[in-house]
Amino acid sequence: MEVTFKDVSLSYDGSREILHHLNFTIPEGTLVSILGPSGCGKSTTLMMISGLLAPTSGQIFFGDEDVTKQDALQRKVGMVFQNYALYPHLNVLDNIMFPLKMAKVPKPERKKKAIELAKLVHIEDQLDKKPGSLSGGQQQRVAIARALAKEPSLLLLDEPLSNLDARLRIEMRQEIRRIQQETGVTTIFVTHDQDEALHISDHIMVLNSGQIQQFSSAETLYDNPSNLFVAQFIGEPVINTLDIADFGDELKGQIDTELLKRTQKVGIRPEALQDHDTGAETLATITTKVKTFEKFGREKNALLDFNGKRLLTTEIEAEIAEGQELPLYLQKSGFYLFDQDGTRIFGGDQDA
Ligand SMILES: Nc1ncnc2c1ncn2[C@@H]1O[C@H](COP(=O)(O)OP(=O)(O)OP(=O)(O)O)[C@@H](O)[C@H]1O
Repeated sequence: MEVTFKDVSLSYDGSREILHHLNFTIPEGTLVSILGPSGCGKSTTLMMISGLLAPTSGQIFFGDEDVTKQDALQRKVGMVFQNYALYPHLNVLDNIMFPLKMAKVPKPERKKKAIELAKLVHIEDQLDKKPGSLSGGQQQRVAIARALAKEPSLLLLDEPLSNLDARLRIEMRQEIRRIQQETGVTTIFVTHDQDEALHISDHIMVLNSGQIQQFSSAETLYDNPSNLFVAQFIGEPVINTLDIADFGDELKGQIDTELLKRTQKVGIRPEALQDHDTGAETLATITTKVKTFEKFGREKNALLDFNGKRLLTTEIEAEIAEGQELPLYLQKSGFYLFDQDGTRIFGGDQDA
């Protein structure tokens, strides 16, 4: 089901607005993550999609239908929460069948459907067990199967992986992707973990302070961040951020003078700082001094001093020693300028 927000705002108490004029469309059959720091309004947005919370103003559409005034039941959404919310006294099969029982689906039919779903989420060998004797990942599988039982219009997941350990999180995020692709159900996933969002989503909505910063694919967020917030929020290690005043004449002649005048902040991805000429477009060479150099496994992180500011690069090929001077090639790809509002004015696809 396609979901559209038209100018949706929300205030819990009538005075402080939490979400401001949200406008977006989630295309049918896609997996979309809502990503942002704690308190930015992710869960509130999801609750408005579900119908558990009504917007203060604006309209919500499922396809062409205005569902603003419909509750969660009418909207037929399936929800999975971080604490799974399984019924502890019911076994796995009964948990999955429960919504069908409530909907008065005849027993043989609901059993057949529940077994199909148990197979879909790979929990069919645990049907007689109670939730308490399952692992976190298994409980999450049951919760997803239960949410899918009534063939929901949407599957909504609120931080579903945050109670799992690191390895299980990776396994389960792949599973959520697989299940979404097998069922084709439009799925909306709330997370504060960029890694999770970047790996499973078709599109990512980046929220901050109740406003959409950017809504696009993971690749576009990384290569064409629309503003400084997105550039700093997406990417690991974090993008280097300098003031334009930290530069001397290095950028002069390379970038339009008018643009440089409007620039407040400069963003440089760690991989845009190379210690040799890679043949890719270079904007400038800059002189830095090595502060620390760490190598572990495939990772190489050099922390450098540039005009008294700190820069991180992951691209050192040569043997380097702490304290030495290091000239670096500043590549155009991964280099951005932002104006005083934080809007990107140079770098990436200029017209993105
Ligand atoms: N029931 C409520 N009544 C009043 N204010 C609320 C309520 N629920 C959330 N808020 C406030 O609304 C803002 C957004 O909260 P929300 O839970 O949507 O953020 P979030 O991005 O999901 O955060 P987190 O990642 O920490 O869960 C926060 O300032 C929060 O304190």
